[in-house]
Amino acid sequence: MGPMADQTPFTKGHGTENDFVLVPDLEGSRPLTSAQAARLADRHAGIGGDGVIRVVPTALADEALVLQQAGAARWFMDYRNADGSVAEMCGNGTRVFAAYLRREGLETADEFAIATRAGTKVVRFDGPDLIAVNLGPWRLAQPHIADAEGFDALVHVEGHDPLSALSVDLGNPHTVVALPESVDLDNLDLHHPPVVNPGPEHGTNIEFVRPMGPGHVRMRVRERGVGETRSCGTGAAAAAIATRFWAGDIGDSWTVDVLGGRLRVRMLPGQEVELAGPAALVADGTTTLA
Ligand SMILES: N[C@@H](CCC[C@H](N)C(=O)O)C(=O)O
Repeated sequence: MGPMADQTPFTKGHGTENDFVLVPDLEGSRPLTSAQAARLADRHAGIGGDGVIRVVPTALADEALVLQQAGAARWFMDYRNADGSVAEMCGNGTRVFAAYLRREGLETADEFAIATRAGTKVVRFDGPDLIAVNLGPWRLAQPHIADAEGFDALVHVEGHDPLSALSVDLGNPHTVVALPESVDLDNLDLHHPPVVNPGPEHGTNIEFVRPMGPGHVRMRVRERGVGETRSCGTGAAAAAIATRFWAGDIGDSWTVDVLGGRLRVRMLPGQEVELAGPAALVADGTTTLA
């Protein structure tokens, strides 16, 4: 690399330790390749993160479904997983993205909309580092094949009998496993990718959930395109939605404990769901994009 190599600014942030590299592209002129995103997210050769977020004006996005949102949301969260793959949505990402937009003065209100590949989401500042996002509508992904107990898939994790699960769509795909008492959540080995059957064509995020009491669950998550992460916002919402469904649609306020902290999930009218929790921006710098 020569001395004139282009320096790209970045910010590192996280929401309950789901961490992201944010890269501003305010002119919409520097789309990231998958390889560049993967390199930025690399914890050894790059900055390191579960995902990479390009900050781009919605009106300058090059995807039709995003451009349509330009009247409603000024900024587009262009999200990539750590392996460089494109994802439709990231719940913690929206909250960290909102913190970044406010810090940079790109948005100044306590409530504003952002564009994502899963539609426009409204974020709200409930405190300096407590940010809520309306994740919008959710749906059960394959209700036509759900059995009487509310399961529609089996998840195969090495060393365990097949685990019953429910598929939930939050704009991105989730498969929520109801962990039997006999399986210890903390000792579950998630190094190898579990096999989900039937699973969505383009993969899924898998949440392993242990109920802790009314409206309270603990979960671990293996994210599509990443591996195990310390939190997943859409995953926390999916975990609350599935657990509530299994309990007979009881309770609208949920606490979801993840390895990186605590998230709040609230069921909203119209089958929408809100996610809330802390978001932090922890470092700024420049890097080179090969
Ligand atoms: N961590 C995110 C989800 C990121 C995308 C996911 N890995 C996918 O591929 O769908 C969250 O907080 O929701």
